[in-house]
Amino acid sequence: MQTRTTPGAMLTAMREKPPLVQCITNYVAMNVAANVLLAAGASPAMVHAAEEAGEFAGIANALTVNIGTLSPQWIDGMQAAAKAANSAGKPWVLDPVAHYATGFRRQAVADLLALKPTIIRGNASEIIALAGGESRGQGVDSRDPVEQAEGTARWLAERQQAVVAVTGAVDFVTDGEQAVRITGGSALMPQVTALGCSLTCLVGAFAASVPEDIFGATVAALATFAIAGEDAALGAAGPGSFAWRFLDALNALDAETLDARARISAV
Ligand SMILES: Nc1ncnc2c1ncn2[C@@H]1O[C@H](COP(=O)(O)OP(=O)(O)OP(=O)(O)O)[C@@H](O)[C@H]1O
Ligand SMILES: Cc1ncsc1CCO
Ligand SMILES: [Mg+2]
Repeated sequence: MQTRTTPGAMLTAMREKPPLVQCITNYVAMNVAANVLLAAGASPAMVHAAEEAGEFAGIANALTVNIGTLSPQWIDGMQAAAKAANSAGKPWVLDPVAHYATGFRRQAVADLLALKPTIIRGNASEIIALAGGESRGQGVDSRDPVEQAEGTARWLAERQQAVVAVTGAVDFVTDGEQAVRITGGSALMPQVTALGCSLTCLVGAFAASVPEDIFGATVAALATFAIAGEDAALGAAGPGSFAWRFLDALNALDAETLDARARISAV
Protein backbone atom coordinates (compact mmCIF):
# COMPACT_ATOMS: atom_id res chain seq x y z
CA MET A 1 0.00 0.00 0.00
CA GLN A 2 1.43 3.37 -0.98
CA THR A 3 0.69 5.27 2.18
CA ARG A 4 3.10 7.25 4.30
CA THR A 5 2.03 5.42 7.39
CA THR A 6 -0.01 2.39 8.40
CA PRO A 7 -3.74 2.18 9.24
CA GLY A 8 -2.76 1.48 12.85
CA ALA A 9 -0.58 4.59 13.01
CA MET A 10 -3.46 6.61 11.60
CA LEU A 11 -5.86 5.16 14.20
CA THR A 12 -3.40 6.15 16.92
CA ALA A 13 -3.05 9.66 15.46
CA MET A 14 -6.83 10.04 15.51
CA ARG A 15 -7.13 8.90 19.11
CA GLU A 16 -4.27 11.09 20.33
CA LYS A 17 -5.96 14.21 18.96
CA PRO A 18 -9.66 13.40 18.45
CA PRO A 19 -10.89 15.35 15.41
CA LEU A 20 -14.16 17.26 15.51
CA VAL A 21 -16.24 15.83 12.67
CA GLN A 22 -19.32 17.68 11.46
CA CYS A 23 -21.72 14.99 10.30
CA ILE A 24 -24.67 16.08 8.21
CA THR A 25 -26.29 12.69 8.08
CA ASN A 26 -29.77 11.21 8.07
CA TYR A 27 -32.25 10.71 10.92
CA VAL A 28 -31.67 6.95 10.86
CA ALA A 29 -27.90 7.27 11.16
CA MET A 30 -27.45 10.19 13.56
CA ASN A 31 -27.30 8.18 16.77
CA VAL A 32 -25.55 5.17 15.26
CA ALA A 33 -22.86 7.27 13.60
CA ALA A 34 -22.24 9.42 16.69
CA ASN A 35 -21.70 6.28 18.76
CA VAL A 36 -19.40 4.79 16.10
CA LEU A 37 -17.23 7.91 16.09
CA LEU A 38 -17.05 8.03 19.87
CA ALA A 39 -16.19 4.33 20.07
CA ALA A 40 -13.43 4.76 17.49
CA GLY A 41 -12.00 7.82 19.23
CA ALA A 42 -13.31 10.85 17.31
CA SER A 43 -15.69 13.69 18.30
CA PRO A 44 -18.93 13.80 16.30
CA ALA A 45 -21.24 16.81 15.97
CA MET A 46 -24.50 16.51 14.05
CA VAL A 47 -24.99 20.10 12.80
CA HIS A 48 -27.07 20.64 9.68
CA ALA A 49 -29.24 23.82 9.86
CA ALA A 50 -28.56 26.21 6.98
CA GLU A 51 -28.25 29.05 9.53
CA GLU A 52 -25.17 27.51 11.16
CA ALA A 53 -23.80 24.62 9.06
CA GLY A 54 -21.34 26.82 7.16
CA GLU A 55 -20.10 28.55 10.30
CA PHE A 56 -19.66 25.22 12.04
CA ALA A 57 -17.67 23.80 9.12
CA GLY A 58 -15.13 26.53 9.86
CA ILE A 59 -14.65 25.07 13.36
CA ALA A 60 -14.78 21.36 12.49
CA ASN A 61 -11.75 19.40 11.27
CA ALA A 62 -13.78 17.57 8.62
CA LEU A 63 -17.31 17.48 7.20
CA THR A 64 -19.43 14.56 6.04
CA VAL A 65 -22.60 14.96 3.96
CA ASN A 66 -25.16 12.17 3.60
CA ILE A 67 -28.45 12.63 1.70
CA GLY A 68 -30.30 9.71 3.34
CA THR A 69 -33.34 11.62 4.62
CA LEU A 70 -33.28 14.70 2.47
CA SER A 71 -35.33 17.91 2.58
CA PRO A 72 -34.80 21.30 0.88
CA GLN A 73 -33.66 23.02 4.08
CA TRP A 74 -31.04 20.34 4.62
CA ILE A 75 -29.68 20.84 1.09
CA ASP A 76 -29.05 24.50 1.93
CA GLY A 77 -27.10 23.45 5.03
CA MET A 78 -25.12 20.84 3.08
CA GLN A 79 -24.11 23.30 0.39
CA ALA A 80 -23.17 26.02 2.88
CA ALA A 81 -21.06 23.57 4.87
CA ALA A 82 -19.35 22.12 1.78
CA LYS A 83 -18.47 25.61 0.53
CA ALA A 84 -17.10 26.57 3.94
CA ALA A 85 -15.06 23.36 4.18
CA ASN A 86 -13.60 24.05 0.74
CA SER A 87 -12.74 27.65 1.66
CA ALA A 88 -11.03 26.48 4.85
CA GLY A 89 -9.18 23.68 3.04
CA LYS A 90 -10.81 20.98 5.16
CA PRO A 91 -11.69 17.56 3.78
CA TRP A 92 -15.31 16.66 3.18
CA VAL A 93 -16.94 13.34 2.34
CA LEU A 94 -20.08 12.76 0.25
CA ASP A 95 -22.36 9.74 0.81
CA PRO A 96 -24.88 9.72 -2.08
CA VAL A 97 -27.50 7.49 -0.41
CA ALA A 98 -29.99 6.08 -2.95
CA HIS A 99 -29.35 9.05 -5.26
CA TYR A 100 -30.72 7.03 -8.18
CA ALA A 101 -34.16 6.67 -6.58
CA THR A 102 -35.73 10.10 -7.26
CA GLY A 103 -35.16 13.25 -9.29
CA PHE A 104 -34.88 15.28 -6.08
CA ARG A 105 -31.96 13.16 -4.87
CA ARG A 106 -30.28 13.06 -8.29
CA GLN A 107 -30.29 16.86 -8.48
CA ALA A 108 -29.04 17.24 -4.91
CA VAL A 109 -26.12 14.90 -5.59
CA ALA A 110 -25.27 16.58 -8.90
CA ASP A 111 -25.10 19.94 -7.09
CA LEU A 112 -22.96 18.47 -4.28
CA LEU A 113 -20.58 16.81 -6.76
CA ALA A 114 -20.08 20.23 -8.35
CA LEU A 115 -18.78 21.38 -4.95
CA LYS A 116 -15.94 18.86 -5.26
CA PRO A 117 -16.05 16.44 -2.33
CA THR A 118 -12.63 15.25 -1.20
CA ILE A 119 -13.93 11.70 -0.83
CA ILE A 120 -17.03 9.91 -2.15
CA ARG A 121 -18.17 6.79 -0.20
CA GLY A 122 -21.05 4.65 -1.33
CA ASN A 123 -22.21 1.10 -1.87
CA ALA A 124 -21.78 -0.52 -5.28
CA SER A 125 -25.25 0.32 -6.58
CA GLU A 126 -24.77 3.99 -5.66
CA ILE A 127 -21.34 4.26 -7.30
CA ILE A 128 -22.46 2.49 -10.50
CA ALA A 129 -25.40 4.87 -10.82
CA LEU A 130 -23.17 7.94 -10.37
CA ALA A 131 -21.74 7.21 -13.82
CA GLY A 132 -25.23 6.89 -15.27
CA GLY A 133 -24.99 3.10 -15.18
CA GLU A 134 -27.93 0.80 -14.61
CA SER A 135 -27.78 -0.15 -10.92
CA ARG A 136 -29.91 -2.77 -9.24
CA GLY A 137 -30.08 -0.92 -5.93
CA GLN A 138 -33.34 -1.09 -4.01
CA GLY A 139 -33.87 2.10 -2.03
CA VAL A 140 -30.83 2.49 0.24
CA ASP A 141 -29.71 -1.14 -0.19
CA SER A 142 -27.10 -2.28 -2.68
CA ARG A 143 -27.80 -5.23 -4.97
CA ASP A 144 -24.65 -5.06 -7.05
CA PRO A 145 -21.22 -6.60 -6.38
CA VAL A 146 -18.41 -4.12 -5.63
CA GLU A 147 -16.29 -5.67 -8.40
CA GLN A 148 -18.80 -4.36 -10.92
CA ALA A 149 -18.36 -0.81 -9.59
CA GLU A 150 -14.55 -0.74 -9.75
CA GLY A 151 -14.34 0.68 -13.27
CA THR A 152 -16.89 3.35 -12.45
CA ALA A 153 -15.05 4.21 -9.25
CA ARG A 154 -11.81 4.80 -11.17
CA TRP A 155 -13.63 6.93 -13.75
CA LEU A 156 -15.38 8.93 -11.02
CA ALA A 157 -12.18 9.47 -9.06
CA GLU A 158 -10.47 10.87 -12.14
CA ARG A 159 -13.41 13.03 -13.17
CA GLN A 160 -13.96 14.41 -9.70
CA GLN A 161 -10.32 14.50 -8.60
CA ALA A 162 -11.50 12.70 -5.47
CA VAL A 163 -10.88 9.50 -3.59
CA VAL A 164 -13.74 7.05 -4.21
CA ALA A 165 -14.57 4.23 -1.77
CA VAL A 166 -17.02 1.48 -2.73
CA THR A 167 -18.11 -0.81 0.10
CA GLY A 168 -19.64 -4.25 0.23
CA ALA A 169 -18.34 -7.78 0.81
CA VAL A 170 -14.95 -6.63 -0.52
CA ASP A 171 -14.25 -2.89 -0.41
CA PHE A 172 -12.49 -0.95 -3.17
CA VAL A 173 -10.73 2.42 -2.87
CA THR A 174 -9.14 4.46 -5.64
CA ASP A 175 -7.87 7.97 -6.30
CA GLY A 176 -7.89 7.35 -10.04
CA GLU A 177 -4.25 6.21 -10.05
CA GLN A 178 -3.70 3.79 -7.19
CA ALA A 179 -6.36 1.33 -6.03
CA VAL A 180 -6.73 -1.30 -3.32
CA ARG A 181 -9.21 -3.93 -2.22
CA ILE A 182 -9.92 -4.47 1.47
CA THR A 183 -11.39 -7.73 2.68
CA GLY A 184 -12.97 -8.53 6.02
CA GLY A 185 -16.11 -7.44 7.82
CA SER A 186 -19.19 -9.57 8.26
CA ALA A 187 -22.32 -10.44 6.32
CA LEU A 188 -24.21 -9.11 9.36
CA MET A 189 -23.02 -5.55 8.61
CA PRO A 190 -25.56 -4.81 5.84
CA GLN A 191 -28.26 -6.18 8.17
CA VAL A 192 -27.67 -3.37 10.65
CA THR A 193 -28.95 -0.02 9.40
CA ALA A 194 -26.67 2.96 8.93
CA LEU A 195 -23.33 1.23 9.31
CA GLY A 196 -22.37 2.51 5.87
CA CYS A 197 -23.48 6.01 6.85
CA SER A 198 -21.41 5.68 10.03
CA LEU A 199 -18.40 4.54 8.01
CA THR A 200 -18.72 7.70 5.93
CA CYS A 201 -18.42 9.71 9.15
CA LEU A 202 -15.41 7.66 10.26
CA VAL A 203 -13.75 8.25 6.89
CA GLY A 204 -14.17 11.96 7.67
CA ALA A 205 -12.49 11.45 11.04
CA PHE A 206 -9.47 9.69 9.53
CA ALA A 207 -9.22 12.31 6.78
CA ALA A 208 -9.21 15.04 9.43
CA SER A 209 -6.37 13.29 11.26
CA VAL A 210 -4.27 12.56 8.16
CA PRO A 211 -5.16 15.32 5.65
CA GLU A 212 -1.86 14.86 3.82
CA ASP A 213 -2.82 11.30 2.80
CA ILE A 214 -6.54 11.21 1.96
CA PHE A 215 -6.25 7.90 0.08
CA GLY A 216 -4.45 6.22 2.99
CA ALA A 217 -6.87 7.70 5.52
CA THR A 218 -9.84 6.31 3.59
CA VAL A 219 -8.25 2.87 3.40
CA ALA A 220 -7.47 2.98 7.14
CA ALA A 221 -11.09 3.79 8.03
CA LEU A 222 -12.38 0.91 5.89
CA ALA A 223 -9.79 -1.51 7.32
CA THR A 224 -10.81 -0.46 10.84
CA PHE A 225 -14.44 -1.30 10.04
CA ALA A 226 -13.43 -4.63 8.46
CA ILE A 227 -11.52 -5.84 11.51
CA ALA A 228 -14.02 -4.52 14.05
CA GLY A 229 -16.77 -6.21 12.02
CA GLU A 230 -14.95 -9.55 12.15
CA ASP A 231 -14.48 -9.26 15.90
CA ALA A 232 -18.10 -8.26 16.49
CA ALA A 233 -19.36 -11.23 14.48
CA LEU A 234 -17.63 -13.65 16.86
CA GLY A 235 -20.35 -14.58 19.30
CA ALA A 236 -23.05 -12.39 17.73
CA ALA A 237 -26.40 -14.20 17.61
CA GLY A 238 -27.76 -11.89 14.88
CA PRO A 239 -27.95 -8.21 13.88
CA GLY A 240 -29.05 -7.03 17.33
CA SER A 241 -26.13 -8.36 19.31
CA PHE A 242 -23.80 -7.61 16.39
CA ALA A 243 -24.69 -3.90 16.65
CA TRP A 244 -23.57 -3.47 20.24
CA ARG A 245 -20.65 -5.84 19.85
CA PHE A 246 -19.49 -3.73 16.90
CA LEU A 247 -19.22 -0.60 19.08
CA ASP A 248 -17.27 -2.56 21.69
CA ALA A 249 -15.00 -4.09 19.03
CA LEU A 250 -14.25 -0.68 17.49
CA ASN A 251 -13.42 0.70 20.90
CA ALA A 252 -11.20 -2.26 21.81
CA LEU A 253 -9.32 -2.41 18.48
CA ASP A 254 -5.71 -1.34 18.92
CA ALA A 255 -3.23 -0.15 16.33
CA GLU A 256 -1.04 -3.26 16.44
CA THR A 257 -4.00 -5.61 15.93
CA LEU A 258 -5.28 -3.49 13.06
CA ASP A 259 -1.93 -3.54 11.27
CA ALA A 260 -1.43 -7.25 11.88
CA ARG A 261 -4.86 -8.27 10.60
CA ALA A 262 -5.83 -5.69 7.94
CA ARG A 263 -6.06 -7.37 4.54
CA ILE A 264 -5.32 -4.69 1.96
CA SER A 265 -4.13 -5.59 -1.52
CA ALA A 266 -3.08 -3.28 -4.33
CA VAL A 267 -5.03 -3.78 -7.54
N1 LIG B 1 -21.34 -8.99 2.72
C1 LIG B 1 -20.49 -8.28 3.48
N2 LIG B 1 -19.44 -8.90 4.09
C2 LIG B 1 -18.57 -8.21 4.84
N3 LIG B 1 -18.65 -6.87 5.06
C3 LIG B 1 -19.66 -6.20 4.48
C4 LIG B 1 -20.64 -6.86 3.66
N4 LIG B 1 -21.52 -5.93 3.20
C5 LIG B 1 -21.12 -4.75 3.73
N5 LIG B 1 -20.01 -4.89 4.49
C6 LIG B 1 -19.31 -3.83 5.23
O1 LIG B 1 -20.31 -3.07 5.88
C7 LIG B 1 -19.88 -1.71 6.01
C8 LIG B 1 -20.99 -0.80 5.50
O2 LIG B 1 -21.00 -0.87 4.11
P1 LIG B 1 -22.29 -1.03 3.20
O3 LIG B 1 -21.76 -1.33 1.83
O4 LIG B 1 -23.25 -2.00 3.81
O5 LIG B 1 -22.85 0.43 3.25
P2 LIG B 1 -24.30 1.03 2.88
O6 LIG B 1 -24.98 0.14 1.89
O7 LIG B 1 -24.09 2.43 2.50
O8 LIG B 1 -25.01 0.93 4.29
P3 LIG B 1 -26.18 1.84 4.93
O9 LIG B 1 -26.87 2.53 3.78
O10 LIG B 1 -27.06 0.88 5.65
O11 LIG B 1 -25.55 2.79 5.85
C9 LIG B 1 -18.57 -1.61 5.25
O12 LIG B 1 -17.50 -1.66 6.18
C10 LIG B 1 -18.55 -2.86 4.36
O13 LIG B 1 -17.24 -3.33 4.12
C1 LIG C 1 -32.97 3.13 6.03
C2 LIG C 1 -32.61 4.48 5.57
N1 LIG C 1 -33.51 5.26 4.90
C3 LIG C 1 -33.02 6.44 4.55
S1 LIG C 1 -31.40 6.67 5.03
C4 LIG C 1 -31.35 5.13 5.76
C5 LIG C 1 -30.17 4.62 6.47
C6 LIG C 1 -29.37 3.66 5.68
O1 LIG C 1 -28.82 4.21 4.53
MG1 LIG D 1 -25.49 3.88 2.40
